[in-house]
Amino acid sequence: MESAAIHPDLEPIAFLLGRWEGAGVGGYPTIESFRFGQEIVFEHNGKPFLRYESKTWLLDDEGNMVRPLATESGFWRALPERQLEVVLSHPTGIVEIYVGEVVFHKIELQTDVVARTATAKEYTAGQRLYGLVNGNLMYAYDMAAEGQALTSHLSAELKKVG
Ligand code: HEM
Repeated sequence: MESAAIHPDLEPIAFLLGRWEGAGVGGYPTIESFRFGQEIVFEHNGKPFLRYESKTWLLDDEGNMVRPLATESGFWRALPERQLEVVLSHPTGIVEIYVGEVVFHKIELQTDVVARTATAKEYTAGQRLYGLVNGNLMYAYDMAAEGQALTSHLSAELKKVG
């Protein structure tokens, strides 16, 4: 459905459209740090939202894929005036709603609501900063979880591959 015309409200985040691949580093005060690979796909069908899916995998020191890590999917809803609402679901029993805005090629999101199942880890808030830098998609993700205040969990850089 990529052939549909882009909804005008989507224009500020149209640069996200397509397939991105890259790598990043992760960590948290409560866990060992790690390197990961990632693939992100953003699609649209003419309506004012992007369909979003991310897959990640653990990388060893040589850059080989070891095993799958986190995956997440959802919708990036574009509103007038460059405002965004993002709904994401995680197989770890967490769903989150972000609100934020686009400033040129920079997107800032923070959680408005988080809900989790009885067995999910204690996660209470997230903050994401995405930016287009030299044609690459870079982001940083901070979270509040397991008794920690908002602290860095991930950062990555992805190249457009489709
Ligand atoms: C690129 C995406 C991500 C990757 C590669 C990733 C990777 C990891 C890894 C390897 C761990 C440590 C082992 C484990 O508990 O499985 C971890 C822990 C954790 N992650 Fe992530 N993660 C990602 C995204 C997220 C997101 C979006 C959330 C929240 C919605 C999240 C919340 C957590 C929590 C709560 C822990 C547990 C920390 C602890 O046990 O003290 N992660 N993550």
